[in-house]
Amino acid sequence: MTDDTRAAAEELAERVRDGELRLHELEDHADADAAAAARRLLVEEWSGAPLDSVGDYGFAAEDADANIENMVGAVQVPMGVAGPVTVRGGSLDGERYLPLATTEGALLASVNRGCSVLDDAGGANARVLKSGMTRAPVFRVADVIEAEALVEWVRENRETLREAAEETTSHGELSEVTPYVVGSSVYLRFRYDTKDAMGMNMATIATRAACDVVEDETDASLVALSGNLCSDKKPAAINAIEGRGRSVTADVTVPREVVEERLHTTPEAVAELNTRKNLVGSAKAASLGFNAHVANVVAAMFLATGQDAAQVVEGANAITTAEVRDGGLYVSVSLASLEVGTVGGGTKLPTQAEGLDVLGVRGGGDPAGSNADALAEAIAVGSLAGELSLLSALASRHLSSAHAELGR
Ligand SMILES: CC(C)(COP(=O)([O-])OP(=O)([O-])OC[C@H]1O[C@@H](n2cnc3c(N)ncnc32)[C@H](O)[C@@H]1OP(=O)([O-])[O-])[C@@H](O)C(=O)NCCC(=O)NCCSC(=O)C[C@@](C)(O)CC(=O)[O-]
Ligand SMILES: NC(=O)C1=CN([C@@H]2O[C@H](COP(=O)(O)OP(=O)(O)OC[C@H]3O[C@@H](n4cnc5c(N)ncnc54)[C@H](OP(=O)(O)O)[C@@H]3O)[C@@H](O)[C@H]2O)C=CC1
Repeated sequence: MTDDTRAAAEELAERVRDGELRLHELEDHADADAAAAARRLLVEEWSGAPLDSVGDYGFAAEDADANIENMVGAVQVPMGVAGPVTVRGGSLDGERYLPLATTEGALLASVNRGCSVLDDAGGANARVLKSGMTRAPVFRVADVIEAEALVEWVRENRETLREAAEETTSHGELSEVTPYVVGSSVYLRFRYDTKDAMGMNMATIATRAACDVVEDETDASLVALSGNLCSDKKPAAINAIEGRGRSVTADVTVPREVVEERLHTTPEAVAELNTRKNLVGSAKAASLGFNAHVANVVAAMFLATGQDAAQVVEGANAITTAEVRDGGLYVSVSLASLEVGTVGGGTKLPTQAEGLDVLGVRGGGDPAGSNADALAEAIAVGSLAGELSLLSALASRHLSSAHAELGR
């Protein structure tokens, strides 16, 4: 921190102590780094907690202007790489290192082992099979007669809704509007092709414009722009069934000798374990995640590439299958609702942008949407590697010893 920044921070802090400024107004009176430093001084006074590490961040605070309010600094999460791994995707083709940020020891080692096994098997396939970001406003109607009228109006006026929504964006395209009725509440689930953006801001802004038309043209009243049938940042079966963001699958067939030599187990043992754990165990638990630890890879790659961390909730909505095939081990992972972008949100922050660069997917793709598809395929392959390695560690009874050795 320069002397000028320190002096500006001390002056700002004094003005907050005097009640002249509120904590969130400091950027109006100084640059963003001085504002963050002033907040650290005040929080240190109030809490007694030193914030030297939090204040030691490696980017200009103003770069995070659109990402955070009341900034005091940055939390740093260690980042590593797994790979290289050969991805044979629809949009990502070739060898890549996968960037992962985590605090869980043994995770990188595990994904790294999985990647080397995928490569020994000739690489992993990956495809995005469905794509679309949803926003579902809830409207109030008088009764079921009005509900039916609204549903009918929506069916007959899709083009009007599309025009209104798409006026707000040069990239987004409205692909469908699905009505759901519950008594006097009507939910319209708008789905957009958001190209390389994760698209939650884009879809929200576009849906607001469409809702104005609905209110102008029908008797329905908008209660909330998000009616939870979207469904964002909550565990929800609708995302597992209908998809949200990217629905992406990765798979591989690993030869028997590779399973035995590299994973210390057999295809039969992994297939049985997958059925009893990921399928039957998850069913008994009424889990939405029929997998071992897809959340680990989704969270670590989300942090490394600037995705919205709260969307790990639906990103981990995945089913892992395993079967013995021609003596080898076929394994697949299908992530139903992986919400990712390579533009917007946290993707432009310097460290996260470098994470995207490691994969070669930063910014807008050509054609638009192909970079976000490629990122989804990379995360699916990382998840496949993680599943292969952890299932094998469980089958060979190495889970606790691995974590005792690497994770404490
Ligand atoms: C730890 C291993 C990989 C050892 O596995 P191993 O086969 O004994 O290790 P190895 O020393 O023979 O090395 C094999 C390969 O692993 C990788 N590897 C090995 N060590 C490292 C390292 N230090 N750094 C980077 N990569 C490493 C590396 O690719 C190496 O190949 P090489 O490059 O040497 O030819 C294995 O036991 C394992 O994968 N265990 C599983 C750990 C795991 O997946 N943890 C995930 C978190 S568990 C959790 O959070 C969720 C849970 C469990 O609660 C969910 C549930 O309910 O199921
Ligand atoms: N508003 C909400 O309810 C919620 C917001 N969020 C937050 O939303 C943010 C993500 O929203 P998102 O809409 O993705 O990002 P941004 O709001 O950052 O918008 C991204 C914009 O980038 C432009 N763009 C440029 N090139 C491309 C391209 N190749 N493909 C697509 N768009 C391109 C588009 O502009 P144009 O539209 O003009 O074409 C697009 O709207 C995150 O910060 C997340 O945390 C998360 C959950 C809910």
